[in-house]
Amino acid sequence: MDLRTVLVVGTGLIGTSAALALRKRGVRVLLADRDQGAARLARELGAGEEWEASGHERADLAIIAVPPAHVATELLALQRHDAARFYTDVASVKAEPLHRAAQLGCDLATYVASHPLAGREKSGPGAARNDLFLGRPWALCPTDEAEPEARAAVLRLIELCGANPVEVSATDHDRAVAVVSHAPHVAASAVAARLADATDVALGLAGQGVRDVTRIAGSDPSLWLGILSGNASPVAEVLEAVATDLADAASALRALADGDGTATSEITQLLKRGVVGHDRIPGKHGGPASSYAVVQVVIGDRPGQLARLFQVCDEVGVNVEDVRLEHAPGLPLGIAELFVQPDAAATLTEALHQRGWQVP
Ligand SMILES: NC(=O)C1=CN([C@@H]2O[C@H](COP(=O)(O)OP(=O)(O)OC[C@H]3O[C@@H](n4cnc5c(N)ncnc54)[C@H](O)[C@@H]3O)[C@@H](O)[C@H]2O)C=CC1
Ligand SMILES: O=C(O)C(=O)Cc1ccc(O)cc1
Repeated sequence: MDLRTVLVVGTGLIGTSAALALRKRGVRVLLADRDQGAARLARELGAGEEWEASGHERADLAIIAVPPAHVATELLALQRHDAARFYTDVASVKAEPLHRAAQLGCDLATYVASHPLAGREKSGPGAARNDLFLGRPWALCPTDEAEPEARAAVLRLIELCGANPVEVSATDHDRAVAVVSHAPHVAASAVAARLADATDVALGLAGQGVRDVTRIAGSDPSLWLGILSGNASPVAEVLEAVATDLADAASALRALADGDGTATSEITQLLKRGVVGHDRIPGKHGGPASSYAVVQVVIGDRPGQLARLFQVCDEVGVNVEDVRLEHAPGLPLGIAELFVQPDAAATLTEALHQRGWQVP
């Protein structure tokens, strides 16, 4: 299925990221947003041209990238306008918008709902990236009514964005993302909320762990209220299980503090179950989780340090699979953690030593 022209409705983080990825692959992209400033900024970022300026040209595919509660009404309006041959959306919940679309009388033959499992804690076109979806799962939920060509159009979109298609029913999708995305988001918010009145001493001691666990808590609350409301029961079910684990851990720690040494086994069990769950998360390209070796390097807080570090990796032919920066508050240096294949760690460490880098 050839996608020559794609209309993106909702030029925020996800819509503009898809538009940028499509532009990179030579697809003509038309942009629309009820906030004209968002559509203009997306155009200025090179994501395409404004739909209005094109005289509302008909597209091969329209991507509806608006908050979940607006997906069905937007689909209906676009279909009434005959805006595109086929339609998809990218909302984080699938069953409710689909149900609403059916209720409103949308044409379900030309519509295949979808959801890229990639995002950021920032909103708006300014946060968009053309590589946001690379190697990420992208769910699609064709109904029995959907035309095969509509499904093919969405598969082509996913391919052009460099993502991996995962076909799943809307209900199974919602149950799955409750576990891997929506409940983790609420848990991150609950942990981050403890920091709202934490002392300056506590915040000054914050390391990478708390940043990792709370990163997504920085997301737009109104978007997330919409996501959680649209998937309320499955998310509540996961949160109830998490709450039980947390309550059990707290009582075990109370017992421990009161001198009951046997309580350690309950805590150990939870920590061990956590390791099992963590190890089951697939790696960055959707394959099995790989255990990279970590090379730690001390870097000065000066311009160009990271570029020089990557240049050494390039010189010795070591691929950096991931990178993490650990800042030391108040100090003019930090630690860069380079994640590399285990058999490349010694070569890189040696090369860095030779060039005068401090590798602890
Ligand atoms: N933020 C994330 O990390 C992810 C979000 N999603 C889903 O993508 C969709 C968009 O989210 P973001 O791009 O993050 O939000 P965003 O806030 O960055 O962008 C949403 C855009 O939609 C526009 N909009 C809202 N209602 C509209 C309407 N009725 N017609 C036209 N434009 C409208 C807003 O003006 C805004 O520019 C949501 O359904 C969300 O669930 C999916 C994957 C990841
Ligand atoms: O920021 C991240 O790492 C995310 O995973 C964001 C995200 C948010 C909402 C989604 O529906 C999918 C992904």
